[in-house]
Amino acid sequence: MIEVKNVNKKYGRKQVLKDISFTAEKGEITCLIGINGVGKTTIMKAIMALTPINSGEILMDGEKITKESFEKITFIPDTITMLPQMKINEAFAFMADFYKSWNPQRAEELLQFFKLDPNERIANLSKGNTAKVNMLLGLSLDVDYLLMDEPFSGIDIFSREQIAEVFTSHLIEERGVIITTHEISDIEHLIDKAVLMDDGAILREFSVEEVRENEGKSVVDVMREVYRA
Ligand SMILES: Nc1ncnc2c1ncn2[C@@H]1O[C@H](COP(=O)(O)OP(=O)(O)OP(=O)(O)O)[C@@H](O)[C@H]1O
Repeated sequence: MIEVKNVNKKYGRKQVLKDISFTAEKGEITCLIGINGVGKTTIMKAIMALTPINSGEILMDGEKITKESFEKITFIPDTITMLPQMKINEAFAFMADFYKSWNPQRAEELLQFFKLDPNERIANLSKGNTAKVNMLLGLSLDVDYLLMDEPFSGIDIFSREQIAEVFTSHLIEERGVIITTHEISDIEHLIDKAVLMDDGAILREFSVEEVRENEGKSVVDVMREVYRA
């Protein structure tokens, strides 16, 4: 489990995370939901120890996250980090060199699943295919926790559907996944837990299934209540 406990974060004088607490379980997809600028990416970076926090703590399986934890947790940002002139197979070789947890069979499987050409250069990929390669690189690491920033943002419906299929497949398996989105409708059916954010704070954290069963409400119903209150 990832535990984010009472985290506060300032950029200069601006408080961007305000006493943030939530948990993300292994084997579940947790979704941070909120409009642009509410602090979703900052939480991801804080979990990955890529940006310092001012107070609070973040634990993975009960332990503090350090640089050594990177073999157990990975962050897939919303832009690809590979050099544009690299071919997909060169990006694979780079990842294999860099990460002990790189799983070449899984990478091959995803390449076929997404119908991508390994000889294609990153620079020449469409936006949707760039998002797929980005996701493929993260999913091909054998890690327990995956953090994905806006995996569905700005890509066409067919690519979104293909990426959504990955979320329900064995490729996610027993991992803990945290994704961010400002557009819930496409992915509502995929997520286990929703964490609603506004202006650096968490307004509500809930199990999607529990709310559906006990209150007969969808994520969007709860969002209407919370954000219009
Ligand atoms: N490096 C930085 N320096 C100063 N302010 C920053 C920095 N990074 C983010 N911010 C500010 O922190 C706030 C939260 O940004 P963040 O990127 O976490 O939001 P977000 O919810 O992920 O939004 P988006 O969906 O647009 O990425 C914003 O007001 C942003 O302007």
